[in-house]
Amino acid sequence: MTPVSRKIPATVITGFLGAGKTTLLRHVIAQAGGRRIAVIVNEFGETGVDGDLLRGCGAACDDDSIVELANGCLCCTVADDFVPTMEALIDRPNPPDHILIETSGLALPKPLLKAFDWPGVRNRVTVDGVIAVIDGPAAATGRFADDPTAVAAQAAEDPSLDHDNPLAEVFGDQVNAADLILLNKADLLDAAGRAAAEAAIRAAGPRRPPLIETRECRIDPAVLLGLGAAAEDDLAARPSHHDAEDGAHEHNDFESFTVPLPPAADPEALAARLARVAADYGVLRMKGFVAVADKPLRLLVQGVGSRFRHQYERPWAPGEERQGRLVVIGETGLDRAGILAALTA
Ligand SMILES: Nc1nc2c(ncn2[C@@H]2O[C@H](COP(=O)(O)OP(=O)(O)OP(=O)(O)O)[C@@H](O)[C@H]2O)c(=O)[nH]1
Repeated sequence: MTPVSRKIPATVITGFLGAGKTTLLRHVIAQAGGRRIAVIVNEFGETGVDGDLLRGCGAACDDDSIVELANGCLCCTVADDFVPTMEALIDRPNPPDHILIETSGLALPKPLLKAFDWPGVRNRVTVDGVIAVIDGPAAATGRFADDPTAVAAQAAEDPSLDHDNPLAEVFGDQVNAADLILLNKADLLDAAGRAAAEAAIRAAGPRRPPLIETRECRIDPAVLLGLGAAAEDDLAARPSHHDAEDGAHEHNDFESFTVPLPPAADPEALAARLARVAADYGVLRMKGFVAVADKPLRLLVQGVGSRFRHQYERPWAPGEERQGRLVVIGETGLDRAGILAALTA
């Protein structure tokens, strides 16, 4: 058997929608310190945004080393997408020194960790660590918490259901798979918020990984890479809500769609309008690119709940259609027609 030290280390980056996973990847790639890094990035929506954001953010990672697996959660496409992608990366004549895997915000990490036990992967790659990025203010305000009364009522009605809040289940699985937690968006937390976020994380399950507070996921990559966790050998210590069903699960609690956006006249007004739509319709996440009047640059627009940011990102490429697109993600039952009308009005 190949000794563990010869295996290529892979770091799995998990965390709920909009917590800061891509922000972390960009930071790590930019500070790679000579390592050749490959990235596998997975998104829930059919329009990939993260791959675009990662390209060109560091010499450590040329464009061929960024593989996007869009439209589906890695945890459900392990055999068809993930394993072949890993094999292709490690079979390269010049394989990467380290592989970073960003799961979609809705992915459950455990089925993915199990894939590292597959023949063809097991002897050549090891899970160096699982990093859970947590949106501090979302955790602090109870976004991921179960309502105990509702859970009790639901359990009385159907004992096979154990959650009234699908966000709580995803959050719990992500925290309980982690070797390290980044409590991110610390700039938006005061002391009470910090304590509430920590309490929510600790209430999510039995696992107690170390927790580090971050802003914009700025952390020395030396802290993240080289944990040597070998998570694939340690799955029993990473409980999932789906252990009883042998990992089987659905994502039908969540849905996403893409909205074509007309050019905007004013980025501030656009962001304010999107924030109103997100609040009115209970949208969890919006992200995409928009053309602004006569500007040569694409505007990146990002919303987590109704908190929005926007920035010019890169010039529209020659011949590229200046068509804006926004991915919208929420719990199943979104009023698509209403959202579409409000966004394109
Ligand atoms: N205020 C604040 N915003 C942050 C911080 N870190 C990231 N963000 C913003 O949060 C938004 C989401 O960040 P991403 O890095 O795209 O989050 P993600 O987890 O990759 O999102 P998904 O892939 O859609 O699940 C972006 O607008 C970021 O600029 C932080 O520390 N503070």
